[in-house]
Amino acid sequence: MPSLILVRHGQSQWNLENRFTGWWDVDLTEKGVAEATAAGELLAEKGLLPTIAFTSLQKRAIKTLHLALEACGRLWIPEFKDWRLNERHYGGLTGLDKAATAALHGDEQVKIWRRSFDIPPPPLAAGGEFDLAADPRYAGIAIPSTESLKLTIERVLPYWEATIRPQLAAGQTVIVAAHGNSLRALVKHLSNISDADITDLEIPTGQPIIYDFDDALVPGERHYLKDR
Ligand SMILES: O=C(O)[C@@H](CO)OP(=O)(O)O
Repeated sequence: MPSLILVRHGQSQWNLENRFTGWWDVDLTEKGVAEATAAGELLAEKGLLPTIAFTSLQKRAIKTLHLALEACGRLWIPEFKDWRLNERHYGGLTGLDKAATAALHGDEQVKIWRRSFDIPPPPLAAGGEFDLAADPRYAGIAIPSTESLKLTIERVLPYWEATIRPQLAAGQTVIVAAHGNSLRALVKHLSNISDADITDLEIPTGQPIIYDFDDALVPGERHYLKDR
């Protein structure tokens, strides 16, 4: 039975500082490193060893993947990086303090920006500190100026269908190391969660989520590996 392992990166520096992050390339904290290593140790303990890996172009996810794979003896497996697994782009909120933004605009507005299905945050102005236009990793990519979850789904799901799902069909044990909202996009699809209910779904850092697929490639219930 093919299995899919989803793991959100360990705690990042801006998770710790409570800042809107999105596509900004923030590193893991010490706690994040420990979470990523523990995720890999759990994979080893439960005997669920990935055979192929997918991650984003962002170091907090890439490092989480590598730390987890190292901890379960699987650093050698093939891995693929793609911007489509990046965090949702936080637009003009990138870099701002979440609590200060709530104090300025109100909790309700910030909740809409963070968790509404289809209302994107204000766009990032071109040419500012957080503009990634000159970043070579995004050469040739139409970098969004902001993304809602809906827009994030529109780039995650085609990648899932064309690139990740066929590996499960081929019987691989797939690990995807990604981000809170790119993983919410995948979980919404795989667990058939409505646009309204997805608002309440939070993905914890460094905690492997498992789907087992049947022969017709229908996913079973999602569960945390720690509970298995
Ligand atoms: O800042 C971000 O990019 C994300 C994930 O850390 O935050 P949020 O919980 O608001 O989606």
